[in-house]
Amino acid sequence: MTDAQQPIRVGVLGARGRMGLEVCKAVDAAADLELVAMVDQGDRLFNASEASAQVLVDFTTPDVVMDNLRWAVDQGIHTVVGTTGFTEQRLEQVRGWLADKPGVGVLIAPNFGLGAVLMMQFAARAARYFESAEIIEQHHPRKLDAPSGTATHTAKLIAAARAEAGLGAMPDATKEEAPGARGADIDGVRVHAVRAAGLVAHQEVLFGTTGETLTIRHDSLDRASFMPGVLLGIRSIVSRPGLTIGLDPLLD
Ligand SMILES: NC(=O)C1=CN([C@@H]2O[C@H](COP(=O)(O)OP(=O)(O)OC[C@H]3O[C@@H](n4cnc5c(N)ncnc54)[C@H](OP(=O)(O)O)[C@@H]3O)[C@@H](O)[C@H]2O)C=CC1
Ligand SMILES: O=C(O)C1=N[C@H](C(=O)O)C[C@H](O)C1
Repeated sequence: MTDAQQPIRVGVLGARGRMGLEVCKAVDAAADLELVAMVDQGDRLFNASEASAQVLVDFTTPDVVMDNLRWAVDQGIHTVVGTTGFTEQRLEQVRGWLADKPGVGVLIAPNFGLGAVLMMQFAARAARYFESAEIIEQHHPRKLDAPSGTATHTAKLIAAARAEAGLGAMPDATKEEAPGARGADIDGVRVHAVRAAGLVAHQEVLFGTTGETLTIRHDSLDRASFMPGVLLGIRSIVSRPGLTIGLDPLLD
């Protein structure tokens, strides 16, 4: 524990949501963490500072996350963010806020599942060896955004690896007969979003070259899969000022 064996005081934003509920349970069950604030739509953010939270965990929506984050940085509260919607422009804005608050840490991770982090690393490693790469993400139908943050991040990793290897555009002679048939184009990588009851969070990255394909697949079958990563983020961010993107730098 930090601070001479005092538990880290944690507030959860989006506390009544699917992820927020799971995070509250996980924080409550951890001996070195104390759940001091649960904030959801309509509650006052101010409650979190009254409860003197040291770390806020945000699983809300892309529409509100920037306001929450701005407020937390201004208050000097470290933040672990799982909410999606982080464009390069948004990340740049967060870096700007943090420049004025040198002691404050923010972790923004597109996916807290350890298997998903590895899936993205493996995809980035494979990308240079294959002519073609496409991403198929599959989620529960109550998900608000598409493509998923994980798929967007994976596409950007693949695009960067391809560019570094000097690969050009992927072979594709297809003319779309219906809009969207070939998925979204994220930095030249096609991303297909499936929404179906019964799913939680799944992704396949399909690579192809002469006479062979490689499929890398990850499945989150339960939201408990994200909790080891979230707890690692909370414990790490108190001594990690500045902006950290993804769990990768926290894993040995
Ligand atoms: N990084 C990762 O590993 C993961 C990321 N996610 C992402 O996390 C986000 C949340 O997902 P999920 O839990 O499924 O979504 P939910 O819709 O179940 O939860 C979001 C919660 O935030 C609440 N909320 C809305 N506005 C505010 C606000 N201003 N302050 C506080 N709470 C607010 C919502 O209330 P109301 O319903 O009343 O609007 C809702 O209870 C999404 O962006 C999702 O993609 C999800 C899983 C893993
Ligand atoms: O909304 C979800 O459920 C998830 N969102 C994140 C994303 O958009 O990548 C992470 C995971 O896929 C679950």
